[in-house]
Amino acid sequence: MLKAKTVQLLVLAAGLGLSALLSWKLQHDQELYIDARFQHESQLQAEALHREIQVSLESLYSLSALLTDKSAPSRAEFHFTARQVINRHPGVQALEWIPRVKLAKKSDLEEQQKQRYPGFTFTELDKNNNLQPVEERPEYFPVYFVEPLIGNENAFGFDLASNPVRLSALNNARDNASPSASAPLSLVQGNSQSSGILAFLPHYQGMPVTLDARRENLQGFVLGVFYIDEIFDISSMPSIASNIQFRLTDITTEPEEAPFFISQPLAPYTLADDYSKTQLLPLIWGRQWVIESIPTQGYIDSKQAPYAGIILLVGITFTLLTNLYIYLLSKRTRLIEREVKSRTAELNEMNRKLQQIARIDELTSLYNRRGFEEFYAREWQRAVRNKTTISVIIFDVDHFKRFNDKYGHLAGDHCLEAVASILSRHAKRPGDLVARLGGEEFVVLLTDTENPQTVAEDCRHGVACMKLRHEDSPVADIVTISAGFTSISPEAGIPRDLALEQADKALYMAKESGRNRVIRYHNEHQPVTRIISNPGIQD
Ligand SMILES: Nc1nc2c(ncn2[C@@H]2O[C@H](COP(=O)(O)OP(=O)(O)OP(=O)(O)O)[C@@H](O)[C@H]2O)c(=O)[nH]1
Repeated sequence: MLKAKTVQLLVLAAGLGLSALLSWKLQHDQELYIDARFQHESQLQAEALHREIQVSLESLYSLSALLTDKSAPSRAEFHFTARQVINRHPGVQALEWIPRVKLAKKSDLEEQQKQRYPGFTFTELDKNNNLQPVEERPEYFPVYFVEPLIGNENAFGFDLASNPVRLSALNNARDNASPSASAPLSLVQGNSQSSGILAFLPHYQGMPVTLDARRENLQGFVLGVFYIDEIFDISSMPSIASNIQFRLTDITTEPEEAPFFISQPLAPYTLADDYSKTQLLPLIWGRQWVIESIPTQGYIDSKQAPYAGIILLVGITFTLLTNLYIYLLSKRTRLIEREVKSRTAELNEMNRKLQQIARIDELTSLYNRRGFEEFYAREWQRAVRNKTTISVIIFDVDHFKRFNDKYGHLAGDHCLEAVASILSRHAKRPGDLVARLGGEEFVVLLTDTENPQTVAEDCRHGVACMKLRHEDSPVADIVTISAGFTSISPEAGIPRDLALEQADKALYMAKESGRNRVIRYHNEHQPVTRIISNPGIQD
């Protein structure tokens, strides 16, 4: 049987272990769910952003339709169409016409614009990022028409060939005869903190197919200007963008480029960087962008359900309560066991006393017949083993019925107590036993005794010396006793009752021959018993 403490420990270990395991599993599943949900939402936002960029860039095609079969759009045509396009595409910051201007034509074109916009000139940025008139070079790509002009004044007349990033995008578009976007850059419009991108659609005279022909026949570009933050805002889904930070990086040329755009979730926020995800956007007019999404801690917390903690708490509480219950149960069991033990001990003690009482004569406190027989049986066996002698003396109060009749039953009891006391006084060696066989009959058992007749005679004499009056006795006017005894060396096979029978026979002879005497049993073949004492009437 397992001990209660071991059971408690096992229950504690199993309960806490299971609770922790269940709680961990719930937490783990929940994290997987949050991760999947976050990935899904990040992807939705990335797709929406890409769609918006595409739509915005596609707007350039509407404008380029003006240029079919023309070397350049008229101002009125350009502004009318561009305004309509911008109205439909709020993500477009500006639409521009960028003609290719050879040095020889520069002054003419500047002059034409000056008639409408005095002070117009082709410009470029100096080292301090201040606009200044362009230096002389073989050809220019100035912003010649811009819609809307308001807000884009700085760009008006700006020569895109003066800047390597813009020039690279221009050349790329020209050589590939395909739409091309610039790397994210800081716009000369300068009215936003955000980076912008320029998207170019090349326009040729005719349809040149070779590289040389494209370079030769290039007329100019339709240019779209876009602010990333505005496009992002238009595409953003509030529930997502307010909880997730998005970072855009252009890795077309440098894989480790720093982000050019970082969205701002609703403040205040802390980012849960562990959940960060990165995905490639499809190519955007020749540019390869990467979008990284990082959730805020608030986003993670809002998706966290407290089940894992609750399960752990409930598990621990349940385990502790179960343990407490087992403890109380085992304590109660121990109490009951202790109680049972103590009751059993009491019962055993009572039993022992009862058994003792069953062997004791109530009147004289001597052993009764049962007590005597048990003692006698043990002593008989001992004498057989040790080859020693065993002597039995049986006493009987003479004419006791008459005593009772004369002096009453109570006096009879006192008489018996007195006789018992006399017998006990004379048979007091450790192996001796005095018992009351019943009525007025007593027995004395002596082990390994040389002279039982002396003890018998002393007893008889002692009773006579009490001089207890017995006026109705024919033997004497005092109480007297008769005794018969025998001594035997028991051997295996001899019946145990033999000594008692012999002593009884001797007693019978003592009575027959006048009472108040001690007679020894002689032997089987000589039934005549030997008179040991015959003291006469008075001792
Ligand atoms: N007072 C008293 N009397 C008892 C007790 N036990 C037995 N007796 C009485 O003892 C008497 C014994 O009588 P009997 O068996 O005739 O023996 P007896 O009168 O002594 O005659 P003998 O043995 O021949 O001398 C009976 O009257 C019993 O009632 C006892 O415990 N107390």
